[in-house]
Amino acid sequence: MESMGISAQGIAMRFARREQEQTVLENLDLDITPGSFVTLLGPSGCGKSTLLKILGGILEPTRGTVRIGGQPAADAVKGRVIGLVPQRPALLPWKSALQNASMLRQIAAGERAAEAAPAARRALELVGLSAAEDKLPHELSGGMAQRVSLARALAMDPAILLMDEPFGALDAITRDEMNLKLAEIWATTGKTVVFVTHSISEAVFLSDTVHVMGLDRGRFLESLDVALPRPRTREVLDEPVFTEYTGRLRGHLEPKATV
Ligand SMILES: Nc1ncnc2c1ncn2[C@@H]1O[C@H](COP(=O)(O)OP(=O)(O)OP(=O)(O)O)[C@@H](O)[C@H]1O
Repeated sequence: MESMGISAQGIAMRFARREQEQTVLENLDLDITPGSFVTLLGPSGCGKSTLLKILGGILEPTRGTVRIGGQPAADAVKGRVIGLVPQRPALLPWKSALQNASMLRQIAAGERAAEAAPAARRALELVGLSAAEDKLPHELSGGMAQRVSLARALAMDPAILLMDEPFGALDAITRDEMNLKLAEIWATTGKTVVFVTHSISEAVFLSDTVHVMGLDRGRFLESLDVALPRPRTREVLDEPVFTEYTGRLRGHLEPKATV
């Protein structure tokens, strides 16, 4: 599916909490260019997941409008233009990698296993797991399980991938490998990606734009365009300009020293 952009205007989100209302997001505007890689970075509880779900039309905001590929978010959701990769892979333990990667096509698109298999195989190939298609989830490492989860979303060929801190539970080395793989998949497929993370270096490595959200109703503290050349390789992590970007973002996120 051709990549699509997202345009969000005047987004506010309030949740009822006991007797009180909690305003999580207030008056946010965001434009995401088709085919770009955009990250929402911020401390725990600042509203990243909430905003991600709103941008994907999965959650309706209290106020504001979201248009996906020029159409109202609800229509885009019906048209299956959104793929979601959650924090935990949530694979069915009794199904193989291939069957798990086929799941959404079977459930959402009503395809039979044999019909769904070719797209699922292509997706497994994209994530580099062709050799593991018969393995069950307990035979997969954490990184492999997360790749199956990504393949399950890719098998639907969505225009937009929403990724909610998908590598947060992985060890640092696997996480770096997953970032390289994701950058490669993004470059190959041209999909629009909206990615949530707590990791400053992950955000800089992957993104065209990093939106730093603060705890004050999700307010954007900075929207930073990352002008590092692509394709980005491991070597980029050691470049001074990479450290400049991470330092700049860290300045927004670390608690200010009190004098
Ligand atoms: N369905 C809900 N009902 C009530 N409050 C909610 C709901 N979803 C989120 N919240 C609240 O909204 C705030 C933001 O949550 P959200 O999960 O969007 O933050 P986050 O930045 O993604 O956090 P984390 O990095 O820890 O995942 C939190 O205070 C949370 O308790």
